Amino acid sequence: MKKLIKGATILTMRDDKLFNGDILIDGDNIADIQTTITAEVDEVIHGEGMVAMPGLINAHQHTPMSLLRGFSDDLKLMDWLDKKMLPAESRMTPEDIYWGTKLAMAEMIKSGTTTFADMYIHMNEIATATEKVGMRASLTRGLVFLENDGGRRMSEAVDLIRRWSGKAEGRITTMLGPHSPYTVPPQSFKEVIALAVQENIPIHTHLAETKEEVIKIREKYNQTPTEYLYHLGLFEKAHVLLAHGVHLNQRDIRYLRGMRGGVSHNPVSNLKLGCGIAPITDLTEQGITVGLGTDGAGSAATLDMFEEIRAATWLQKLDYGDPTKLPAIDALRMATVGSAESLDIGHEVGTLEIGKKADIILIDLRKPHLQPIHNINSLLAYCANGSDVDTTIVNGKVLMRGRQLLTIDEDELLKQVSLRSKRIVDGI
Ligand SMILES: CSC[C@H]1O[C@@H](n2cnc3c(O)ncnc32)[C@H](O)[C@@H]1O
Ligand SMILES: [Zn+2]
Repeated sequence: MKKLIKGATILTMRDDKLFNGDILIDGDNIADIQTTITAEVDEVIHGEGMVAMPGLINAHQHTPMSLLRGFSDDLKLMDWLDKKMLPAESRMTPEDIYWGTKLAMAEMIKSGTTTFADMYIHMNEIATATEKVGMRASLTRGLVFLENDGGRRMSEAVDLIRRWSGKAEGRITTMLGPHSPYTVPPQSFKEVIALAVQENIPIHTHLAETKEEVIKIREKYNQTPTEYLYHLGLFEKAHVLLAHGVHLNQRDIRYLRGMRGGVSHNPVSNLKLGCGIAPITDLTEQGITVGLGTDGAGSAATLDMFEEIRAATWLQKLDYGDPTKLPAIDALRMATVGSAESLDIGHEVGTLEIGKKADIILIDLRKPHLQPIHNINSLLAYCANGSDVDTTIVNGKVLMRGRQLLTIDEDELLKQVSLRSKRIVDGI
Protein backbone atom coordinates (compact mmCIF):
# COMPACT_ATOMS: atom_id res chain seq x y z
CA MET A 1 0.00 0.00 0.00
CA LYS A 2 1.38 3.38 -1.02
CA LYS A 3 0.15 6.71 0.33
CA LEU A 4 1.13 10.22 -0.66
CA ILE A 5 0.83 13.23 1.64
CA LYS A 6 0.54 16.16 -0.76
CA GLY A 7 1.34 19.83 -0.27
CA ALA A 8 2.01 19.94 3.48
CA THR A 9 4.45 22.19 5.31
CA ILE A 10 7.01 19.64 6.46
CA LEU A 11 8.94 19.81 9.72
CA THR A 12 11.25 16.80 9.66
CA MET A 13 12.86 17.51 13.10
CA ARG A 14 16.21 16.48 11.58
CA ASP A 15 16.80 20.21 11.70
CA ASP A 16 14.56 23.20 12.35
CA LYS A 17 13.98 24.00 8.66
CA LEU A 18 10.49 23.83 7.18
CA PHE A 19 9.56 23.39 3.53
CA ASN A 20 6.46 22.78 1.45
CA GLY A 21 6.40 19.32 -0.04
CA ASP A 22 5.16 15.76 -0.30
CA ILE A 23 5.82 12.56 1.67
CA LEU A 24 5.59 9.14 0.05
CA ILE A 25 4.71 6.24 2.38
CA ASP A 26 5.35 2.71 1.18
CA GLY A 27 3.94 0.10 3.58
CA ASP A 28 5.20 1.06 7.04
CA ASN A 29 8.10 3.21 5.80
CA ILE A 30 8.78 6.72 4.58
CA ALA A 31 9.91 6.11 1.00
CA ASP A 32 10.53 9.69 -0.11
CA ILE A 33 10.27 13.31 1.04
CA GLN A 34 10.60 16.02 -1.57
CA THR A 35 9.20 19.30 -2.82
CA THR A 36 7.16 17.42 -5.40
CA ILE A 37 6.67 13.67 -5.70
CA THR A 38 4.90 12.04 -8.61
CA ALA A 39 3.99 8.41 -7.93
CA GLU A 40 1.21 5.89 -8.46
CA VAL A 41 -0.38 5.51 -5.02
CA ASP A 42 -3.40 3.89 -3.38
CA GLU A 43 -4.32 6.96 -1.35
CA VAL A 44 -3.62 10.69 -1.50
CA ILE A 45 -3.76 12.55 1.81
CA HIS A 46 -4.26 16.27 1.28
CA GLY A 47 -1.84 18.26 3.42
CA GLU A 48 -2.58 21.78 2.20
CA GLY A 49 -2.82 24.20 5.14
CA MET A 50 -1.31 21.60 7.46
CA VAL A 51 2.03 20.91 9.08
CA ALA A 52 3.36 17.35 8.71
CA MET A 53 5.70 16.43 11.54
CA PRO A 54 6.86 13.28 13.36
CA GLY A 55 4.24 11.80 15.67
CA LEU A 56 4.71 12.86 19.29
CA ILE A 57 6.26 10.31 21.65
CA ASN A 58 4.98 10.13 25.21
CA ALA A 59 8.02 8.90 27.14
CA HIS A 60 6.29 8.07 30.43
CA GLN A 61 2.78 6.80 30.94
CA HIS A 62 0.61 4.51 33.01
CA THR A 63 -2.09 4.17 30.34
CA PRO A 64 -4.95 2.44 32.21
CA MET A 65 -4.82 5.18 34.85
CA SER A 66 -6.99 7.14 32.41
CA LEU A 67 -9.85 5.30 34.15
CA LEU A 68 -8.81 7.12 37.35
CA ARG A 69 -8.69 10.61 35.81
CA GLY A 70 -10.19 13.15 38.19
CA PHE A 71 -10.91 10.56 40.88
CA SER A 72 -8.33 11.92 43.29
CA ASP A 73 -6.67 15.28 42.85
CA ASP A 74 -4.99 17.90 45.04
CA LEU A 75 -3.13 15.40 47.26
CA LYS A 76 0.57 14.88 48.01
CA LEU A 77 2.13 12.17 45.84
CA MET A 78 2.57 9.55 48.59
CA ASP A 79 -1.00 10.04 49.93
CA TRP A 80 -2.38 10.04 46.41
CA LEU A 81 -0.51 6.84 45.58
CA ASP A 82 -0.96 4.87 48.82
CA LYS A 83 -4.50 5.93 49.82
CA LYS A 84 -6.17 6.30 46.43
CA MET A 85 -4.32 4.84 43.43
CA LEU A 86 -3.09 1.54 44.88
CA PRO A 87 -6.51 0.57 46.35
CA ALA A 88 -8.20 1.47 43.05
CA GLU A 89 -5.59 -0.46 41.05
CA SER A 90 -6.10 -3.55 43.20
CA ARG A 91 -9.73 -3.60 41.97
CA MET A 92 -8.92 -3.34 38.29
CA THR A 93 -9.63 -6.48 36.32
CA PRO A 94 -7.67 -7.39 33.18
CA GLU A 95 -10.70 -6.19 31.14
CA ASP A 96 -10.62 -2.83 32.95
CA ILE A 97 -6.96 -2.50 32.02
CA TYR A 98 -7.80 -3.27 28.38
CA TRP A 99 -10.51 -0.58 28.24
CA GLY A 100 -8.44 1.92 30.26
CA THR A 101 -5.63 1.49 27.75
CA LYS A 102 -8.05 2.03 24.87
CA LEU A 103 -9.32 5.20 26.53
CA ALA A 104 -5.77 6.50 26.82
CA MET A 105 -4.99 5.51 23.24
CA ALA A 106 -8.09 7.29 21.89
CA GLU A 107 -6.95 10.47 23.64
CA MET A 108 -3.35 10.06 22.51
CA ILE A 109 -4.19 9.43 18.86
CA LYS A 110 -6.59 12.40 18.89
CA SER A 111 -3.84 14.67 20.22
CA GLY A 112 -1.03 13.55 17.91
CA THR A 113 0.81 10.95 19.99
CA THR A 114 1.93 7.94 17.99
CA THR A 115 4.17 6.16 20.55
CA PHE A 116 4.02 5.77 24.33
CA ALA A 117 6.21 4.23 27.02
CA ASP A 118 4.09 2.46 29.59
CA MET A 119 4.75 1.02 33.02
CA TYR A 120 1.86 -0.83 34.60
CA ILE A 121 0.22 -4.14 35.54
CA HIS A 122 -1.69 -6.68 33.41
CA MET A 123 0.63 -5.95 30.52
CA ASN A 124 -0.84 -8.65 28.32
CA GLU A 125 -4.06 -6.62 28.06
CA ILE A 126 -2.14 -3.42 27.33
CA ALA A 127 -0.15 -5.21 24.61
CA THR A 128 -3.32 -6.71 23.11
CA ALA A 129 -5.00 -3.28 23.00
CA THR A 130 -1.86 -1.78 21.42
CA GLU A 131 -1.73 -4.52 18.81
CA LYS A 132 -5.40 -3.98 17.88
CA VAL A 133 -5.45 -0.17 17.87
CA GLY A 134 -2.20 0.23 15.94
CA MET A 135 -0.07 2.53 18.13
CA ARG A 136 3.64 2.03 18.80
CA ALA A 137 4.60 1.32 22.41
CA SER A 138 7.41 0.42 24.75
CA LEU A 139 5.80 -1.73 27.44
CA THR A 140 7.05 -2.38 30.96
CA ARG A 141 5.67 -4.46 33.82
CA GLY A 142 6.07 -2.23 36.90
CA LEU A 143 8.01 -4.02 39.64
CA VAL A 144 7.40 -3.11 43.28
CA PHE A 145 9.31 -5.31 45.73
CA LEU A 146 7.89 -4.12 49.02
CA GLU A 147 5.25 -6.82 49.14
CA ASN A 148 6.09 -10.50 49.06
CA ASP A 149 5.02 -11.33 45.51
CA GLY A 150 8.00 -9.71 43.75
CA GLY A 151 8.79 -13.10 42.24
CA ARG A 152 5.44 -13.35 40.46
CA ARG A 153 5.86 -9.87 39.13
CA MET A 154 9.34 -10.67 37.84
CA SER A 155 7.96 -13.71 36.06
CA GLU A 156 5.24 -11.51 34.53
CA ALA A 157 7.94 -9.06 33.38
CA VAL A 158 9.87 -11.87 31.71
CA ASP A 159 6.66 -13.20 30.19
CA LEU A 160 5.94 -9.78 28.67
CA ILE A 161 9.41 -9.67 27.10
CA ARG A 162 9.13 -13.20 25.68
CA ARG A 163 5.60 -12.80 24.33
CA TRP A 164 5.60 -9.26 23.04
CA SER A 165 9.09 -7.90 22.15
CA GLY A 166 9.08 -7.04 18.44
CA LYS A 167 5.43 -8.10 18.00
CA ALA A 168 2.54 -6.21 16.33
CA GLU A 169 4.53 -5.65 13.11
CA GLY A 170 7.47 -4.50 15.24
CA ARG A 171 5.44 -1.74 16.94
CA ILE A 172 5.88 -3.19 20.43
CA THR A 173 9.18 -3.11 22.29
CA THR A 174 9.62 -3.94 25.97
CA MET A 175 11.60 -2.77 28.99
CA LEU A 176 12.10 -3.90 32.57
CA GLY A 177 10.45 -1.65 35.16
CA PRO A 178 11.79 -1.49 38.71
CA HIS A 179 9.31 1.11 39.95
CA SER A 180 11.63 3.50 41.86
CA PRO A 181 14.51 3.74 44.34
CA TYR A 182 11.98 3.81 47.22
CA THR A 183 10.06 0.67 46.20
CA VAL A 184 12.93 -1.58 45.06
CA PRO A 185 15.67 -2.61 47.54
CA PRO A 186 19.29 -2.91 46.33
CA GLN A 187 19.46 -6.69 45.85
CA SER A 188 16.26 -6.78 43.80
CA PHE A 189 17.40 -3.76 41.76
CA LYS A 190 20.70 -5.55 41.01
CA GLU A 191 18.80 -8.65 39.86
CA VAL A 192 16.67 -6.58 37.51
CA ILE A 193 19.76 -4.85 36.10
CA ALA A 194 21.43 -8.24 35.53
CA LEU A 195 18.34 -9.50 33.72
CA ALA A 196 18.22 -6.34 31.58
CA VAL A 197 21.85 -6.87 30.58
CA GLN A 198 21.24 -10.56 29.84
CA GLU A 199 18.15 -9.84 27.72
CA ASN A 200 19.58 -6.63 26.20
CA ILE A 201 16.44 -4.76 27.32
CA PRO A 202 16.29 -1.16 28.59
CA ILE A 203 15.20 -0.24 32.13
CA HIS A 204 12.32 2.17 32.83
CA THR A 205 12.14 3.58 36.36
CA HIS A 206 10.96 6.62 38.34
CA LEU A 207 13.73 8.83 39.77
CA ALA A 208 13.84 11.76 42.17
CA GLU A 209 10.24 12.84 41.71
CA THR A 210 9.68 14.43 45.15
CA LYS A 211 11.62 15.93 48.05
CA GLU A 212 10.12 13.17 50.24
CA GLU A 213 11.78 10.55 48.04
CA VAL A 214 15.15 12.28 48.47
CA ILE A 215 14.70 12.33 52.27
CA LYS A 216 13.60 8.66 52.36
CA ILE A 217 16.60 7.45 50.35
CA ARG A 218 18.98 9.63 52.39
CA GLU A 219 17.62 8.06 55.60
CA LYS A 220 17.87 4.51 54.24
CA TYR A 221 21.12 4.59 52.24
CA ASN A 222 22.76 7.96 53.02
CA GLN A 223 22.69 8.75 49.31
CA THR A 224 20.62 10.75 46.85
CA PRO A 225 18.27 8.61 44.71
CA THR A 226 20.60 9.17 41.74
CA GLU A 227 23.69 8.11 43.73
CA TYR A 228 21.77 5.04 44.88
CA LEU A 229 21.10 3.95 41.29
CA TYR A 230 24.59 4.94 40.14
CA HIS A 231 26.24 2.76 42.79
CA LEU A 232 24.02 -0.18 41.77
CA GLY A 233 25.63 0.16 38.31
CA LEU A 234 22.40 1.11 36.55
CA PHE A 235 23.75 3.93 34.37
CA GLU A 236 26.83 2.02 33.36
CA LYS A 237 25.19 -1.30 32.54
CA ALA A 238 21.81 -0.66 30.93
CA HIS A 239 19.97 1.65 28.57
CA VAL A 240 17.74 3.64 30.96
CA LEU A 241 14.56 5.66 30.79
CA LEU A 242 14.34 7.77 33.96
CA ALA A 243 10.94 9.31 34.68
CA HIS A 244 10.92 12.77 36.31
CA GLY A 245 14.45 13.62 37.54
CA VAL A 246 13.07 16.66 39.38
CA HIS A 247 15.40 16.67 42.40
CA LEU A 248 18.88 16.38 40.92
CA ASN A 249 21.88 18.29 42.21
CA GLN A 250 24.96 19.08 40.12
CA ARG A 251 26.73 15.92 41.31
CA ASP A 252 23.68 13.78 40.38
CA ILE A 253 23.73 15.32 36.91
CA ARG A 254 27.42 14.41 36.52
CA TYR A 255 26.51 10.79 37.41
CA LEU A 256 24.00 10.74 34.54
CA ARG A 257 26.51 12.04 31.97
CA GLY A 258 27.35 9.44 29.34
CA MET A 259 24.49 7.13 30.21
CA ARG A 260 22.61 5.42 27.39
CA GLY A 261 18.96 6.53 27.34
CA GLY A 262 17.40 9.65 28.77
CA VAL A 263 15.20 11.42 31.26
CA SER A 264 11.46 11.70 30.65
CA HIS A 265 10.45 15.19 31.75
CA ASN A 266 6.77 15.23 32.87
CA PRO A 267 6.19 18.90 33.65
CA VAL A 268 2.38 18.93 34.00
CA SER A 269 2.33 16.02 36.46
CA ASN A 270 5.19 17.67 38.38
CA LEU A 271 3.25 20.94 38.49
CA LYS A 272 -0.01 19.37 39.55
CA LEU A 273 1.56 17.25 42.30
CA GLY A 274 3.68 20.24 43.39
CA CYS A 275 6.89 18.24 42.93
CA GLY A 276 9.11 20.98 41.56
CA ILE A 277 10.80 21.94 38.29
CA ALA A 278 13.22 19.46 36.73
CA PRO A 279 16.62 20.97 35.78
CA ILE A 280 16.11 20.25 32.09
CA THR A 281 18.37 23.02 30.84
CA ASP A 282 21.26 21.77 33.03
CA LEU A 283 20.67 18.21 31.82
CA THR A 284 20.72 19.07 28.13
CA GLU A 285 23.73 21.38 28.59
CA GLN A 286 25.59 18.37 30.03
CA GLY A 287 24.65 16.30 26.96
CA ILE A 288 21.97 14.21 28.67
CA THR A 289 19.02 13.26 26.43
CA VAL A 290 15.64 14.56 27.60
CA GLY A 291 12.29 13.31 26.33
CA LEU A 292 8.78 14.41 27.27
CA GLY A 293 5.94 12.49 28.87
CA THR A 294 2.66 13.03 30.65
CA ASP A 295 2.74 10.37 33.40
CA GLY A 296 -0.67 8.69 33.90
CA ALA A 297 -3.88 10.68 33.48
CA GLY A 298 -4.53 9.99 37.17
CA SER A 299 -1.85 12.55 38.01
CA ALA A 300 -1.38 14.61 34.85
CA ALA A 301 -5.12 14.98 34.05
CA THR A 302 -4.66 14.99 30.28
CA LEU A 303 -2.45 13.13 27.81
CA ASP A 304 -2.14 16.08 25.43
CA MET A 305 1.58 16.34 24.65
CA PHE A 306 1.13 19.90 23.35
CA GLU A 307 0.38 20.88 26.97
CA GLU A 308 3.64 19.22 28.04
CA ILE A 309 5.62 20.97 25.31
CA ARG A 310 4.23 24.32 26.41
CA ALA A 311 4.70 23.66 30.14
CA ALA A 312 8.28 22.44 29.57
CA THR A 313 9.39 25.58 27.81
CA TRP A 314 7.55 28.02 30.09
CA LEU A 315 8.89 26.36 33.26
CA GLN A 316 12.50 26.64 32.11
CA LYS A 317 12.01 30.31 31.22
CA LEU A 318 10.45 30.92 34.63
CA ASP A 319 13.00 28.88 36.56
CA TYR A 320 15.96 30.71 35.04
CA GLY A 321 14.20 34.09 34.80
CA ASP A 322 15.34 33.98 31.17
CA PRO A 323 12.98 33.76 28.16
CA THR A 324 15.78 32.48 25.92
CA LYS A 325 15.81 29.13 27.77
CA LEU A 326 14.24 26.08 26.07
CA PRO A 327 13.12 27.72 22.80
CA ALA A 328 10.12 26.34 20.91
CA ILE A 329 12.10 24.10 18.57
CA ASP A 330 14.01 22.49 21.45
CA ALA A 331 10.76 21.62 23.26
CA LEU A 332 9.39 20.11 20.02
CA ARG A 333 12.63 18.16 19.69
CA MET A 334 12.16 16.75 23.21
CA ALA A 335 8.68 15.46 22.35
CA THR A 336 9.98 13.69 19.23
CA VAL A 337 13.71 12.97 18.90
CA GLY A 338 14.44 13.19 22.64
CA SER A 339 11.68 10.77 23.57
CA ALA A 340 12.61 8.39 20.72
CA GLU A 341 16.23 8.22 21.88
CA SER A 342 15.16 7.78 25.50
CA LEU A 343 13.04 4.79 24.44
CA ASP A 344 15.91 3.38 22.34
CA ILE A 345 13.85 3.60 19.14
CA GLY A 346 15.56 6.67 17.66
CA HIS A 347 16.70 4.59 14.67
CA GLU A 348 13.03 4.02 13.72
CA VAL A 349 11.04 7.12 14.71
CA GLY A 350 11.33 10.69 16.03
CA THR A 351 12.20 12.34 12.70
CA LEU A 352 10.76 12.24 9.20
CA GLU A 353 13.48 10.66 7.07
CA ILE A 354 13.58 8.24 4.18
CA GLY A 355 13.77 4.69 5.57
CA LYS A 356 12.25 5.55 8.95
CA LYS A 357 8.84 4.32 10.06
CA ALA A 358 5.91 6.39 8.80
CA ASP A 359 4.69 7.81 12.14
CA ILE A 360 3.38 11.17 11.00
CA ILE A 361 0.84 13.73 12.20
CA LEU A 362 -0.89 16.50 10.29
CA ILE A 363 -1.76 19.64 12.23
CA ASP A 364 -4.35 21.95 10.72
CA LEU A 365 -3.19 25.56 10.93
CA ARG A 366 -6.37 27.00 9.41
CA LYS A 367 -7.68 28.16 12.79
CA PRO A 368 -7.80 31.64 14.38
CA HIS A 369 -5.43 30.69 17.20
CA LEU A 370 -2.85 29.39 14.70
CA GLN A 371 -2.75 32.47 12.46
CA PRO A 372 -0.91 34.40 11.10
CA ILE A 373 1.99 32.18 10.18
CA HIS A 374 5.15 34.08 11.14
CA ASN A 375 6.89 31.18 12.83
CA ILE A 376 5.50 27.66 12.71
CA ASN A 377 7.71 26.33 15.52
CA SER A 378 6.29 29.02 17.81
CA LEU A 379 2.73 28.23 16.72
CA LEU A 380 3.23 24.53 17.45
CA ALA A 381 4.92 24.97 20.82
CA TYR A 382 3.03 27.96 22.21
CA CYS A 383 -0.41 27.98 20.54
CA ALA A 384 -1.42 24.52 19.26
CA ASN A 385 -3.56 22.01 21.13
CA GLY A 386 -4.04 18.30 20.62
CA SER A 387 -7.41 19.05 19.03
CA ASP A 388 -5.63 20.78 16.13
CA VAL A 389 -4.30 17.41 14.96
CA ASP A 390 -6.28 16.36 11.88
CA THR A 391 -4.58 13.10 10.91
CA THR A 392 -2.49 10.55 12.81
CA ILE A 393 -0.50 7.87 11.01
CA VAL A 394 1.44 5.06 12.73
CA ASN A 395 3.59 2.54 10.88
CA GLY A 396 2.08 3.77 7.62
CA LYS A 397 -1.49 3.12 8.77
CA VAL A 398 -3.98 5.98 9.23
CA LEU A 399 -5.40 5.76 12.77
CA MET A 400 -7.27 9.08 12.62
CA ARG A 401 -8.47 10.99 9.55
CA GLY A 402 -10.34 14.32 9.79
CA ARG A 403 -10.45 13.74 13.60
CA GLN A 404 -12.34 10.44 13.20
CA LEU A 405 -10.73 7.46 14.94
CA LEU A 406 -10.51 4.54 12.51
CA THR A 407 -9.44 1.71 14.84
CA ILE A 408 -11.46 2.50 17.98
CA ASP A 409 -15.25 2.55 18.30
CA GLU A 410 -15.65 5.68 20.42
CA ASP A 411 -19.28 5.06 21.44
CA GLU A 412 -18.51 1.56 22.71
CA LEU A 413 -15.39 2.88 24.45
CA LEU A 414 -17.29 5.59 26.34
CA LYS A 415 -19.95 3.10 27.49
CA GLN A 416 -17.31 0.69 28.82
CA VAL A 417 -15.39 3.49 30.54
CA SER A 418 -18.44 4.86 32.31
CA LEU A 419 -19.43 1.45 33.72
CA ARG A 420 -15.96 0.35 34.75
CA SER A 421 -14.61 3.60 36.22
CA LYS A 422 -17.53 3.91 38.67
CA ARG A 423 -17.15 0.34 39.94
CA ILE A 424 -13.39 0.67 40.46
CA VAL A 425 -13.48 3.75 42.70
CA ASP A 426 -16.76 3.06 44.51
CA GLY A 427 -16.21 3.49 48.26
CA ILE A 428 -12.48 4.35 48.15
C1 LIG B 1 3.53 -1.06 39.48
S1 LIG B 1 2.98 -0.28 38.04
C2 LIG B 1 3.38 1.44 38.19
C3 LIG B 1 2.86 2.09 39.43
O1 LIG B 1 3.28 3.43 39.41
C4 LIG B 1 2.27 4.21 40.01
N1 LIG B 1 2.42 5.62 39.66
C5 LIG B 1 1.67 6.36 38.86
N2 LIG B 1 2.12 7.62 38.82
C6 LIG B 1 3.20 7.65 39.61
C7 LIG B 1 4.11 8.65 39.99
O2 LIG B 1 3.97 9.89 39.56
N3 LIG B 1 5.10 8.36 40.82
C8 LIG B 1 5.22 7.10 41.31
N4 LIG B 1 4.40 6.10 40.99
C9 LIG B 1 3.40 6.37 40.16
C10 LIG B 1 1.00 3.59 39.52
O3 LIG B 1 -0.08 3.96 40.31
C11 LIG B 1 1.34 2.11 39.56
O4 LIG B 1 0.98 1.57 40.80
ZN1 LIG C 1 4.96 7.53 36.60
